Amino acid sequence: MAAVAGTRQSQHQAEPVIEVSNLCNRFGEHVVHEDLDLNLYRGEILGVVGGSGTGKSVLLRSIIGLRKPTSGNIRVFGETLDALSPRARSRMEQRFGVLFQGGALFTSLNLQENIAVPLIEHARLKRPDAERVARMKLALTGLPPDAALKYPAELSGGMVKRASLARALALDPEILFLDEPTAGLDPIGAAAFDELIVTLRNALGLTVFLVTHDLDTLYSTCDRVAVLSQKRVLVADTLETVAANPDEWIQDYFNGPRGRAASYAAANRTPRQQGENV
Ligand SMILES: Nc1ncnc2c1ncn2[C@@H]1O[C@H](COP(=O)(O)OP(=O)(O)OP(=O)(O)O)[C@@H](O)[C@H]1O
Repeated sequence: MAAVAGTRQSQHQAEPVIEVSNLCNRFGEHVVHEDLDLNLYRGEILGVVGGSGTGKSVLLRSIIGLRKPTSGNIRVFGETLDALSPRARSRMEQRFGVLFQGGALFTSLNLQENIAVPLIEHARLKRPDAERVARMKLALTGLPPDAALKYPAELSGGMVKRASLARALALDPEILFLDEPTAGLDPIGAAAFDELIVTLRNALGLTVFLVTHDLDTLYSTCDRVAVLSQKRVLVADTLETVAANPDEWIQDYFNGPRGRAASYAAANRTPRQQGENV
């Protein structure tokens, strides 16, 4: 398997930035999570996978405070969001950058205006300063300077993803949450986006929580993978260890034809494709 770029810290030395324990989420009679435990360690890219409806998005929304869990504990940087004052909670939320499925850009604003919104609202920058920072964030995600004045409808799917990522990075977050970031991209666009995530993690020291169905993304970006199944995290470990787990879903997913192809492609990546400095 190809090495993921950057340093891979041992879980035991690394500091958990998110600790989820005994998490339960229920919608009426429908139990989505029951006694779910998961840690996210500083500097890692954790891939979160599982069959459709296993609760990956609900888990992400619970961690960032968009959904109040039925029960259980979630600590982020050692704090429980619900226990914080509104001001402290708002400061905490600024340490998260979130890229939702679909991107969620404002269609009536151009890209630099879109990215300036959180800078004006939360960092209290004046508009010209906010738009200057916005242009830097767009450049960071690989968009050309002329993209700043374009509207979302004028962009390709890959450019929309990059612009949405630029907005997620607007406030210099420490943890980046990505919900299926390569969904809808062609394979070349998806591979370029994967490389961008690893590059940004290495350059900015981000910690990344990545929900995905994309096996190529898992193999090319993730330090660890957490599998959601049977209402909990069945296993959270390196890809090699996870892929060797005898669970039926895991075997079908990682060792079926697509899993084998992704593993083979990862093993045969060039150093540049692995994100190493060449
Ligand atoms: N607001 C809600 N009300 C009722 N049920 C919900 C709500 N949000 C999520 N669910 C249910 O929770 C379950 C998990 O949903 P979730 O979107 O987290 O799944 P997922 O693993 O992200 O799926 P996919 O891979 O298809 O995106 C689903 O059965 C969904 O219908």
